[in-house]
Amino acid sequence: MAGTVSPLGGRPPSPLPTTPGAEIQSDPTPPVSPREEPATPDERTAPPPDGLPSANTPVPAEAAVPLGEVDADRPGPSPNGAGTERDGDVPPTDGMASVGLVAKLRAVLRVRDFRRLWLSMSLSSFGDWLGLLAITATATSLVDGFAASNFALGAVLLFRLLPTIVLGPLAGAFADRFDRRKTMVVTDVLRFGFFASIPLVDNLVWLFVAQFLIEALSMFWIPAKDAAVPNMLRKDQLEPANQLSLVTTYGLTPVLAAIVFAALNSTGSSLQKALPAVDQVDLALYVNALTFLVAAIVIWRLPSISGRRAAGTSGEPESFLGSLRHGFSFAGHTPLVRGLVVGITGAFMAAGVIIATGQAYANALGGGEAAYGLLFGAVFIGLGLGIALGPSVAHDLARERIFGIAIVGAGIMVVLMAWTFTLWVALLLVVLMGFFAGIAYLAGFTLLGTEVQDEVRGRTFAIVQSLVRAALILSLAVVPFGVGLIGRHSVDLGVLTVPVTGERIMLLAAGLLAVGVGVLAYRQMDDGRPVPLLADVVTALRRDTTARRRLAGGGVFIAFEGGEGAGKSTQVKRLQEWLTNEGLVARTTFEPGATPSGAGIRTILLDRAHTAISPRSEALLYAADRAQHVHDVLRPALDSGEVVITDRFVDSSLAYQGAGRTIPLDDVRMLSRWATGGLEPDLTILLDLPPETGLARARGRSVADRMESESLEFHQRVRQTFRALAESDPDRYLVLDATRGADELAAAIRVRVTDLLSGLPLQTLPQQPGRPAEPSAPVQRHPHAQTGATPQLHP
Ligand SMILES: Nc1ncnc2c1ncn2[C@@H]1O[C@H](COP(=O)(O)OP(=O)(O)O)[C@@H](O)[C@H]1O
Ligand SMILES: Cc1cn([C@H]2C[C@H](O)[C@@H](COP(=O)(O)OP(=O)(O)O)O2)c(=O)[nH]c1=O
Repeated sequence: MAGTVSPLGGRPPSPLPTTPGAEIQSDPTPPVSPREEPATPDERTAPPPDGLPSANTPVPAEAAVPLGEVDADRPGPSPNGAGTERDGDVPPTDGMASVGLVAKLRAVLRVRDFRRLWLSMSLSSFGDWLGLLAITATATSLVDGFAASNFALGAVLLFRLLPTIVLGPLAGAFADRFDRRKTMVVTDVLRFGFFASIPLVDNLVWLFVAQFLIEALSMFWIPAKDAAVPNMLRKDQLEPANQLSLVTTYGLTPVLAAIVFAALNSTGSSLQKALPAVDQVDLALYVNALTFLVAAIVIWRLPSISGRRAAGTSGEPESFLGSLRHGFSFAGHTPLVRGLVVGITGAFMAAGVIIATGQAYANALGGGEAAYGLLFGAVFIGLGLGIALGPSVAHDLARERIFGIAIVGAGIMVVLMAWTFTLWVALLLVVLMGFFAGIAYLAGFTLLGTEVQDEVRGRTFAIVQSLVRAALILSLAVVPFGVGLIGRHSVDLGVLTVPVTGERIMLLAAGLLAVGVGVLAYRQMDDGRPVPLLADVVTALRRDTTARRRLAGGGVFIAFEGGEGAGKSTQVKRLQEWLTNEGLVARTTFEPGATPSGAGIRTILLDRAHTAISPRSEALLYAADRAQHVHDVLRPALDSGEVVITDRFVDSSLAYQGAGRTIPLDDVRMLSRWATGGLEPDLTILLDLPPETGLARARGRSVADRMESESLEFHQRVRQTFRALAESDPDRYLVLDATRGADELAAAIRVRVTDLLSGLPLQTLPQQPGRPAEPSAPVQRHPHAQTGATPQLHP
């Protein structure tokens, strides 16, 4: 039962605000040691608006997830010892995508200050639930009769809710203005005092007054905490932190509190004998009081909560009223925040309707109290699943999108519920509703934490909390009247009679309301996203990050691979000429040596005088060349929507350094992934040829370089590895028998590339066929080019 009241009272959810796209985005800020001055959000790189990896801002190397926090490199399935990088295109955080929830939670808990805050929060949350159980018990025990005890219960809840509406915004301004740590400590100490006073005074009026004061104090504590947490963690850690805190507050501590309360009740009589003045309810209240005292002590010892204020950078010259006004105007004028506020408020209003109609609905399903209990449990199961699994299901879908979609999803479930007459179907729908609601809740608070700057975060959280409570009160107050007013009718449709009852109409209205606010929120928050919603959702669910980049207008990346003399250079050139003739901006490039510093590396690598290069050193040199290549050429060209064709890429390292030099393939893969930031080709064309033939061709071209001079066996291993790589991911490879004639090969390549490019938004040339792009020209948008749909290609 505790759960119902929690959003109304208890320790409010106050999930830790977090990150959109936590799995994929990495904040270039290294993990902040809480002992150091934490980075402020504005110092961090803002996540890309579409939630896709920020492609145009090359991610610095140090943005890589600290190794200790990631299961380093977990290679995908690799038949024949080979394998391909999945999830490519995901910058350094690529590793993150493969990190399980548990590992992420562990990493979050490794941040000392956050761990301490979380522990003290958990303790207070436990105490709060226990206190709530005790207070409702006290309130009902202090009056006689059924009606009076119901009234007392309602009054307790009302007293918990009311102050928050009024005080919320004030408290938010307070949290943004004053030292957050001191605010939290003072409010905790005061709450300790008030909770302890309830059993001491033992009077119903005082209980209400104390409740009011406690809740008012909580209103100051929560925004301070919510606003402080994002400063303690890296951006990408905020989502798991939020998951942890929500599950603790709504999953673990209420259950624990209920068990302890029940245990206290059952041992009550013996306790009464030992301490006649203290009954079990009193004891629960004392325990609760103590948790606040402990929390105060813990928080006092966490200077990082003060954040920048402690460093003396505070002191907004604004007046208190001015800052209050600023908070409202910020929430009202920032589309993202406006969308969040509308969505969260609407969703809670709908939640209020569901709470208010729950009992009647359960009765209508014919299950009575038991059905009510089941439905109630189903909500929590759904919420838990949504919060725990949501981020991994949604993957790199922008949290701005998920938020609106999930609210609409929850609304649809409620609409369906309204016209469900079977308990088990209703239960299923309720689980699904909870699931969507959990996802929306997590995404919403995540966005508030990451997208709202530190200066106004407290106020923003406070406004949301106030509106949530107002929405709940409103629907809790209005719905019972509505249900009564509509009453119970049934509509005769000839074949069947449909019961039209107050609670069903109200549920329908709540569902429609949720769908409406979901759409509204989506519209507000989804400003100018280039990828159509459906394609976005489908590619996110399929984990197709490469398709996602292409959909976002991120160019197309084609690599040619194969042994010496396979005909790569020949085909690269021909493909580019054809694409240019077809009106597309196509760029050719190569490895090693396509950048100025790469050219130096190439000389070292291929000069036969350098015979003493060790395999590892060789691998590092190729990786260094590649990193520069990605940074200077590939990324920028792809970002401007070009078709980029490279002569050799990562597979060459896997084949030559991995198989050829017998460096473990996983090591080479990890190194390459690090160097490329996860960029991988959309298509790799493998020109497969027996090494004897290729080497003979190459020798006809020029003198053998250092690699070409390797043994035949070496080149055979190279060939086998290329083929194994292609076999392990057939969709992304075109393997061609390179003994075929050049024209034949070019034709086959054109067919496949036509298929690859169809319908993509690429840079097109004005009517100027036959003008090849300079391969090593600095990447910039072609002066007359424009991005549009791919022209009709003629393979
Ligand atoms: N399909 C083909 N059949 C026969 N010879 C070819 C073919 N394609 C290219 N060549 C010749 O083989 C040599 C190596 O070709 P090149 O494109 O430079 O290969 P790579 O870049 O793979 O080393 C060149 O002399 C080229 O003219
Ligand atoms: C890109 C790359 C190339 N190489 C080797 C393959 C080639 O022998 C050489 C590149 O020389 P290059 O002359 O560009 O090769 P090709 O003529 O076959 O196109 O470097 C590696 O060993 N590892 C790598 O990662």
